[in-house]
Formats: sequence, structure tokens, C-alpha cells
Amino acid sequence: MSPRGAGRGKDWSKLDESDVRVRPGRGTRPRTKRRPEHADAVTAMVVGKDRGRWTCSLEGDPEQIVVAMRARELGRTPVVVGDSVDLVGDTSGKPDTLARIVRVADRTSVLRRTADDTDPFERVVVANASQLLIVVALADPPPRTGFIDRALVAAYAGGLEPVLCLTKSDLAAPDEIITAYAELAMPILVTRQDKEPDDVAERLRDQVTALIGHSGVGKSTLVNKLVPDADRETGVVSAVGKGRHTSVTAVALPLPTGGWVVDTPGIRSFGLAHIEPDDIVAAFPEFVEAAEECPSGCGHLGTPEDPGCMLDTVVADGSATTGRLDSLRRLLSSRAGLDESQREQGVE
Ligand SMILES: Nc1nc2c(ncn2[C@@H]2O[C@H](COP(=O)(O)OP(=O)(O)OP(=O)(O)O)[C@@H](O)[C@H]2O)c(=O)[nH]1
Ligand SMILES: [Zn+2]
Repeated sequence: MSPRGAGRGKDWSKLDESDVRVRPGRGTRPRTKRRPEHADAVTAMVVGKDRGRWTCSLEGDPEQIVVAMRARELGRTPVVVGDSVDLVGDTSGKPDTLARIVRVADRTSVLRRTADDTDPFERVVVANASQLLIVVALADPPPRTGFIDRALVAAYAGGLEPVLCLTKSDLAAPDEIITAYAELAMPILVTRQDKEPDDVAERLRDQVTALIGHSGVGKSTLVNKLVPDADRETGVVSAVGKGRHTSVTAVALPLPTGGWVVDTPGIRSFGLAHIEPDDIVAAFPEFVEAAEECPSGCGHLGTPEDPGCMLDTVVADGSATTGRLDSLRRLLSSRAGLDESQREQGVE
């Protein structure tokens, strides 16, 4: 096990795209030693990406937008929306100027989209988001708990805090879904087109929040309310976001009250292939200790799949409710049923 490999302190760089090295290996030489000419580098957040050009916000200020290329020395190091980067060169942001990205900071969280026909690798599409807003309509289209469960797995394993947003509450009541997820202690917000989404705005304030949801659930309706001048603010990027090309992966839009919402129009399903059962158990602290006593390779599903699983003992001794264990196991099996669910997604 690597020095940082224990428990939750995941080293996301090790999980990155397998066709590139993100950073030089640890323990060889000082990793982030800057060249002298990079001493004047400025820090920025990547807010958009389009064919070899990254739109960056200096110091995370939405008024200071700079377009940058990736410095040659970075090779094919992935740089995605949400990444914190160091820029050199012309960082004035004036038309036709181009800065250079010379460094990508370690990521605090990752959201991956799945591999598909056009791309055999799971790619990180959003870095460093603190929250994942899972947008689901209460009707038209009807809610699908399988999608919510996979989103939860992606959030827990990627280091994002999940928030469920139930839209179109004018068409159906949210009670059933709220009950189904009550055990997770996840914030659940309910919205409808004819009301201002104040709860959502409050929850997103000063955070970087990735937003995910199926087509037609009301994401655009919600984003337009949260970011009234999205088109003006995003400039270069909004031109990209309008199409439905496969290159469109994510775009960060500045919230008027501070923070960013990252829309993910290109993501149809999540990359869950790298996720281990223990990554999900880690989001359920009361089960972590017992999981360590399980037979090696335990999937924690209980009998019949994992007969020696120790998680049941936590419920037996009263330290957790059956509902919590059921919720955890539902998420674990949503990961285990990955292939099936992806096939299901493919025909949509
Ligand atoms: N009844 C009702 N309809 C809504 C509500 N929110 C959005 N809609 C409608 O649902 C449809 C889809 O809304 P969009 O905001 O475009 O959904 P989207 O998730 O952005 O969909 P894509 O653009 O396909 O990704 C539109 O016709 C909206 O008018 C709501 O709260 N109630
Ligand atoms: Zn187990």
C-alpha cells in the first residue's frame, strides 16, 4: 500500500487516465519544483475546455477570464474543468492572447464519466467540485432510483458531497423519493419551475457544485434561474456549451452569490469501474471498522454473495439501523451491477 493509500486520503492522481502520467512519481525528486521562469505564475481555475484551449478564471474571479494552452512540458496531462492551474505568459485576458498552463494542482475530488464507444477510458470531467447536485424530475421523465444510486456512488467515491434536487414538484409529490433516501442524511431540495430555487441557491453559495441529470429533467430551467446571465458571463465557453457534440464535457458558470455551478451536458453515465466496495463503505462511517474484519475481497453484499461479511454485526449490536445497511448495500449492488446498468443507459 502506498504511504497515502490508507483509508479516505485517496491519491486521485494515481487513478487518473491510464494513458498518461499526471505527475512524476512520488519520492523521486521534489514534485512541484518550479522552473525559475515560472516564479511569476498566477493561479486560476479552469472553467471551460474546448479543443486544446482552456478558459480559466484568475484566482477564481469570474470577471478575470483568460484563455490558455497547455505548456509543452505538461505533455498530455489531463486538464479539466475545476482544475486549479498555474498560468504564465500573457494572462491579461485581452482578445487573441493566450496564456500557458504550467502546473495542475492535486485534485480534492473527481467526477468521472464512463468509457464509451468513442473512448475506452473513464475520464475525469470535473475536478475539485465540493458537491454533486443530482437533478431528478419527480415526473416527466419519471424518477429512476438506479440513476440516483449510481450518482451517489460516483459522489461518495469521488469525494463530492451529494445533494439531491427533485424538480417538477408541480407534477408529482416528492414523499416517496424522500423516504427512500432518508437514511443517507443527504440534503434533498425540491423545486418547481414557477418558484425561485432559493434553497438551491443557498446550498450552492460559495461552493463548486457539479450538476448532473438526465435530459429533460429541468436542468437548464434550474441553471437559468441560478445564473441569470450565464451566456454573457461564459463568453467563449457558452458557444461550446450549446452543441451536443461529444467534446462537450463540462462548463463552470459563476453564481451571482459566489461559487460555481458546473454543468455536465456531455455526461450520460458515470465512470464507476475504478471504484472499490470499501470506497463506498467509507461514506458510511459506522460500518468502516467492521468492514476491515471482512474476508479479503468481500463485496459487503451479505449472503449469498458475501457470506462472511461482517457488516451485519454492526446492525446486530445496535450500532446501526437495518435501513442504513440496506441503503449501503443498495449502493454497493448498484456498483456491482455496473455492466447491466450501463447497457440499460446505452439504449436510452
Ligand atoms: N411542469 C414542469 N415542467 C418543467 C419544470 N421544469 C422544467 N420543465 C419543463 O421540462 C422541459 C425540460 O426542461 P429543461 O430545463 O430543458 O431540461 P434539461 O434537463 O435542461 O434538458 P436537456 O436540455 O435536454 O438536457 C421543458 O419543457 C421545461 O419547460 C417544472 O418545474 N415543472
Ligand atoms: Zn463485508
